Amino acid sequence: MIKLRGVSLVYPNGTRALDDVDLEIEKGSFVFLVGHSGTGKSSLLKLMYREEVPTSGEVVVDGIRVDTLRRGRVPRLRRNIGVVFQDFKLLSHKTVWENVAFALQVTGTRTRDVMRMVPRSLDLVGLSHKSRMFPSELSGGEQQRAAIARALVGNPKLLLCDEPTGNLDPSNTTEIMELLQRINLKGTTVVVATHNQPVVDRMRRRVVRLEHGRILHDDERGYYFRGLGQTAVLPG
Ligand SMILES: Nc1ncnc2c1ncn2[C@@H]1O[C@H](COP(=O)(O)OP(=O)(O)OP(=O)(O)O)[C@@H](O)[C@H]1O
Repeated sequence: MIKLRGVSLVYPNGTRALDDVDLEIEKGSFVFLVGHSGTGKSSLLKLMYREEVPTSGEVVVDGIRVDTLRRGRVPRLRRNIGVVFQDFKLLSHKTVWENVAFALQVTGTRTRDVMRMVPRSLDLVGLSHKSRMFPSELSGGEQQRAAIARALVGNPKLLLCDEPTGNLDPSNTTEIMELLQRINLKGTTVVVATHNQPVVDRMRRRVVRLEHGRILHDDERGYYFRGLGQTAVLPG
């Protein structure tokens, strides 16, 4: 699904965010990207949805060479990728329904299809009963569920989540992670950048740890800190 080969990213101010990264993510998998702040997790995700272009190396997503993709082709790439952020990024003047529908409308989806797809996505995240509300009328967990519904409404093959539980309390965090697991079980590839050690340790999925823009470890059923897993035995 995703293949990065020899990828480096140096920002215009000279910051080397990624340094010769090789990474493969299989279709249908669930992967955590972990590491200290500023270690390159968001930059890695941005390369996947072509928000940034690598300084060197190759980025392939679902068979598409993303690093050399012409600007005009980017919308087509993004149709296959849903992105979820820490701060939800919902439009405050639109209702939940309108926020989710908007993601389809900007890609020129026919109204008939919008009417069919939006309810299905809201149902998946359990938010059908709040579809007429505005973001300010929702809890943080509900806002993130609305953002996930928006990310998924076009049936993307890949869901990229950048610190999706960073603004949530522990119970909403658990709910959102369970939702991401369910989405993954339906076949969507899910990549989650996070600092949330308890979540990573509980879930025991693939863990890719970045440090100073390089991959330090990559474990199939990993812990946040390799070999420790001390929070796995804690309750909650
Ligand atoms: N647009 C930018 N211009 C210059 N430097 C940047 C830019 N975006 C990120 N950086 C730098 O690149 C490095 C990697 O940043 P990145 O946001 O990818 O890290 P991160 O691991 O996602 O951090 P966090 O966990 O705090 O979100 C950091 O040193 C950061 O300051």
